[in-house]
Amino acid sequence: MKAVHFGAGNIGRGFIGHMLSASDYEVCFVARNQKQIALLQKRQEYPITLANDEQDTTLVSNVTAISIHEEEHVAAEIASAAIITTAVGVNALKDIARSIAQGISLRLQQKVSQPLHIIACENAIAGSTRLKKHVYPLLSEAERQQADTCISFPNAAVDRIVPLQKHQDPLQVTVEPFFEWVIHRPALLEGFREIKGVHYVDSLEPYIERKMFTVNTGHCCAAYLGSLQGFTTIRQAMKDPQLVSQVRQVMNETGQLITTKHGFNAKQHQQYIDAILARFANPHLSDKVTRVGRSPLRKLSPNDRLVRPLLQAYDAGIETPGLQAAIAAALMFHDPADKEAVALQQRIAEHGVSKVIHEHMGIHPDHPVHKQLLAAYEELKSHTADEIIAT
Ligand SMILES: NC(=O)c1ccc[n+]([C@@H]2O[C@H](COP(=O)([O-])OP(=O)(O)OC[C@H]3O[C@@H](n4cnc5c(N)ncnc54)[C@H](O)[C@@H]3O)[C@@H](O)[C@H]2O)c1
Ligand SMILES: O=P(O)(O)OC[C@@H](O)[C@@H](O)[C@H](O)[C@H](O)CO
Repeated sequence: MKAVHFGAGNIGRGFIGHMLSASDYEVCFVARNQKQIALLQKRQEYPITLANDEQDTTLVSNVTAISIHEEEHVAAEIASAAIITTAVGVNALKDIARSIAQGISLRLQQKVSQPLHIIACENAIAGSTRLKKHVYPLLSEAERQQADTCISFPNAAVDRIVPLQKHQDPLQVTVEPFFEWVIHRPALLEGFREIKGVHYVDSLEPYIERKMFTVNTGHCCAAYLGSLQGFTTIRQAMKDPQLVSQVRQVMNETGQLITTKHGFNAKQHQQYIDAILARFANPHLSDKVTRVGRSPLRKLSPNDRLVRPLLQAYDAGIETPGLQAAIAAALMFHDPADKEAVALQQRIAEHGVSKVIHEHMGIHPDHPVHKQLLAAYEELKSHTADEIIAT
């Protein structure tokens, strides 16, 4: 059976491609980097190294690649695939929608009877549904009706830390040993070939919120607070006991929300938090704060890892001073190489932080949390200014 995976980046090669290949799917990456494409076509395998003491290395085999620009070829691959996965970044889903729609049209013309599953493996709530919303308008009404009977977009949660990295072998990728891939089972059609190691669940929301509001909320807090203190990697930041306790506080706040809302066991959730903090501190991984804090406008958007738990916690009567301080740090994130970080600072400079909280984060000035965030931002700013004067 064939799998077509969009994006041969860190998670694409380091997690999804590996899992699919280990379940005997032939994996075709749809990628942009010509050098990588040529190497994947030639070698049809690549090495994955685990970030553990042993540096265990395995070969991912039965893989190839094609360019996103070879439209007809991409459509033909999709027409004959059993599964399509993506790891391109949630903001890039709209850019691959046309290729997927062309593939679906061809598949329907060819009357392929096998069901097709399209799974966005991005850090986003309902990522596959978002992808479907980009793809469906590109199909005709008749195609949409046909697609409804044989094509499904199951939502998923994916967890494995894979930093940006450079190796002599451009295909090699080092990944943390931990992984979790959760897929919404009710969206699977008859004939789906299970992917080994995936956790299939009847309700995805608890799992995607647990993952994003713990791993990703905690991770970006470490990045934003760490960046303010001049740390360049998450590992360095995790050596600072005060910073670690701030990150833990944030995770405890979101933990209260997650255990109350979804009924996860509180003790087990604490163990989940401990394990995540240990993952952030993995001595065998070097993960830059700029990667983990990347795209702050996305991370500060209403449905992402900061604002969504903040407002849900407010509605549940849970206090969030730690999360508010971390959001203040996110609003102060500078990285001249990150377009969103530059745009965020420009917007704050031109319109003020209150407008950004209102118009970008979707928190109205009349909402009590708006005032709390402004206070957290001003406090962190004056604190940071004091530290600069003191040094
Ligand atoms: N790295 C991690 O630790 C991690 C873990 C879980 C989830 N994720 C999520 O996985 C997704 C990918 O993250 P990553 O860290 O692998 O990033 P990455 O930059 O390493 O990989 C993204 C890849 O997508 C490719 N791409 C982008 N637009 C494309 C297009 N139009 N056509 C074809 N290819 C395209 C890029 O060239 C790149 O190779 C993101 O949504 C991220 O949030 C990452
Ligand atoms: O990929 P982003 O930008 O949404 O978030 C950065 C990191 O927090 C993220 O990539 C984690 O490493 C990953 O989600 C762990 O599963």
